Amino acid sequence: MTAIQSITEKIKKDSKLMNKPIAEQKEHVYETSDLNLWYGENHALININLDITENEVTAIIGPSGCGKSTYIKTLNRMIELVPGVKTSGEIRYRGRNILDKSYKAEDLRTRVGMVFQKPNPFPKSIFENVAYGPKIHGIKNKKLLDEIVEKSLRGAAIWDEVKDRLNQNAYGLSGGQQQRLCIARCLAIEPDVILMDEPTSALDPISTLKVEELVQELKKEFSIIIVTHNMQQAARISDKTAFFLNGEVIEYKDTNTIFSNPTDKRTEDYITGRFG
Ligand SMILES: Nc1ncnc2c1ncn2[C@@H]1O[C@H](COP(=O)(O)OP(=O)(O)OP(=O)(O)O)[C@@H](O)[C@H]1O
Repeated sequence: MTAIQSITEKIKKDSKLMNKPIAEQKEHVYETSDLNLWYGENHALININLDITENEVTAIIGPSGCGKSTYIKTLNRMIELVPGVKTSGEIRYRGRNILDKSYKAEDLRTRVGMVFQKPNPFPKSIFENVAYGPKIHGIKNKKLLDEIVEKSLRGAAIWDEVKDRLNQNAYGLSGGQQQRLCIARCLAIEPDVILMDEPTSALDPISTLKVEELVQELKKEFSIIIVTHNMQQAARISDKTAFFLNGEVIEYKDTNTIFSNPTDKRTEDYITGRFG
């Protein structure tokens, strides 16, 4: 075996061990540089530097009030709906700084969907909930809308449960079903990124499991950023984990490493339940 062959074999072996194909060349979907955010005088995000890789699940963990929701709401600029918010630094989405005033928030929100803590379907039929986004984007053709609705509901693993009741009000669904419907609503606009802010905290364990399995499926096509208070959930479903504390990122690593071998004592204390 030549020297090159033996190096190649070693890389192959290592990458197998790490369960990552050699040819994997994933890009950063977001790059956050020196991001600071203030609510009035409250400095809520402090010098955040965080790159988010496409087709991965990135978990944001940390105690209450550490800035998790604030951070993901900057990623689709929902944060600017709060009066008195100021930011500095950059968040590049696919290479362009979304904090630049010339970047239209509407353009961003067609690429970045969001799922909230409490399922929030519209008081409309199941069909209309999913068709809403595509309709707003000008799709009127009934056959095409039918296709989008079916594909999105299948993508959110809820089609079989609702296919015979598409015209019934979404409020008649269980909480877990409503959350998967909200995920379907998100998929219908064919996003690039899905932001999830504690998407299972209002759900029972079985619905939680379904959403977690769904997240694993969805990352094949989308990049997912999930805020969670549930440490086991972060460990189960994410590829990378960022630990926030008092507005700062304390540690950001592969999930396996952060949970098995955290570098910072504060991370260790948090994940072992010593505070928070
Ligand atoms: N709309 C707002 N106006 C003023 N301050 C806010 C607002 N939203 C959040 N904050 C403050 O910003 C800080 C970060 O809050 P944020 O909601 O991002 O934390 P979090 O980590 O998501 O908390 P939790 O886990 O409790 O949801 C806190 O000090 C909070 O009080």
